[in-house]
Amino acid sequence: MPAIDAVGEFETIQRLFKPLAHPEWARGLADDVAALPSRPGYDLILTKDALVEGVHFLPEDPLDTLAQKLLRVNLSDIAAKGAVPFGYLLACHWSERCGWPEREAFVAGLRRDQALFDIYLLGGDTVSTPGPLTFSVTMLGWVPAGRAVHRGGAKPGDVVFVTGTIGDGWLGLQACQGTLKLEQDRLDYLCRAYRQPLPQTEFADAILKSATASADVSDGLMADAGRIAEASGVCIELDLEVTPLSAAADSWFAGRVDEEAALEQLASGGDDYQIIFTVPASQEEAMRREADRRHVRLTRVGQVVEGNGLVVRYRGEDVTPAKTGWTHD
Ligand SMILES: Nc1ncnc2c1ncn2[C@@H]1O[C@H](COP(=O)(O)OP(=O)(O)OP(=O)(O)O)[C@@H](O)[C@H]1O
Ligand SMILES: Cc1ncc(C[n+]2csc(CCOP(=O)(O)O)c2C)c(N)n1
Ligand SMILES: [Mg+2]
Ligand SMILES: [Mg+2]
Ligand SMILES: [Mg+2]
Repeated sequence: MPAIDAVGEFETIQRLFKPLAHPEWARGLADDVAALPSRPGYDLILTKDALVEGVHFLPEDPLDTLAQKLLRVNLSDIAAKGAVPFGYLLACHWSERCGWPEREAFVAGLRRDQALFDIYLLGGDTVSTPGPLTFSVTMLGWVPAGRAVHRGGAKPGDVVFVTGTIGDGWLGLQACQGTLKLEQDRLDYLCRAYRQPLPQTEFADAILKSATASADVSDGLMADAGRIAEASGVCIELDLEVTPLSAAADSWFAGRVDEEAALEQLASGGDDYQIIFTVPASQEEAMRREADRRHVRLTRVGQVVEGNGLVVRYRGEDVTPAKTGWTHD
């Protein structure tokens, strides 16, 4: 039996990860692969996102909420397709600072979100690195065959909706860094939004029912709207002044002199993990009722017209944002 604080690859897999594994498909995390039975009538949806220390999270971020964020950024992509998640593959690149307590904390976060979102660990990889702490997850989900909602289906005449609020993740990073001056409860809310964003998994069936195109908002509201426009071969007009803000974001916004610049920052900051989607105008009211029923905030942020790319407006005037979203250069 290895010492309780041994941090080798096999101790980590067998003692920490095995209790999280799917009872059949993960093969006890003791095989070369996982093996899933196919599900007749459904398509398998797969997505992968990584988190890198210093790029996606702060060195001082707790490991348990980091594990939750790792699952949630991937759950968000699955929800945006109208799919239901069931399991994931996990790669951990542990840096030198990650001993047994850090790994246990990470696993506690995974366990919490596995229960919350009804998903299982299917397999993965465990390595050490002299570089920054890095994780990646491949999330798997099911969607009725042929029904996944892609980025490319928006049509002129559709309306553009976004769930939840925009800008909390971007402000939350600053709140966690201690560079934002707001009341403490506002700072706490924003920091939580950055560390534990809540993906809209319970809205996936509404997306599946009525959306013509959909994507999650990870890079920025404007950038992700632009990707739907590009994939659909249409123009999306976004009205910046209706960007939905939380009470905390609103109190930050109230202190800004240049409102347009502030909205551009919120709508390009990213880390929102909301869903931006399009529906035919005839479905607008039905979609609002679906959202009300689920207690999901829904905001009409624009419309789809003939043309190409993104047009951003502020109080009816076209504007040219300095940037539309996050990019890895
Ligand atoms: N290294 C890669 N190899 C293969 N496909 C990739 C690679 N990187 C990205 N992709 C693919 O490119 C497409 C866009 O990826 P992107 O990461 O921008 O989407 P996203 O996950 O929705 O956004 P975000 O990363 O901001 O959350 C996806 O189909 C993704 O699978
Ligand atoms: C420390 C720190 N600095 C900056 C950011 C902002 N950020 C980084 S990547 C990204 C887009 C989504 O990632 P990806 O496109 O890789 O999926 C955003 C908004 C952060 N989260 N943490
Ligand atoms: Mg990605
Ligand atoms: Mg993503
Ligand atoms: Mg996405």
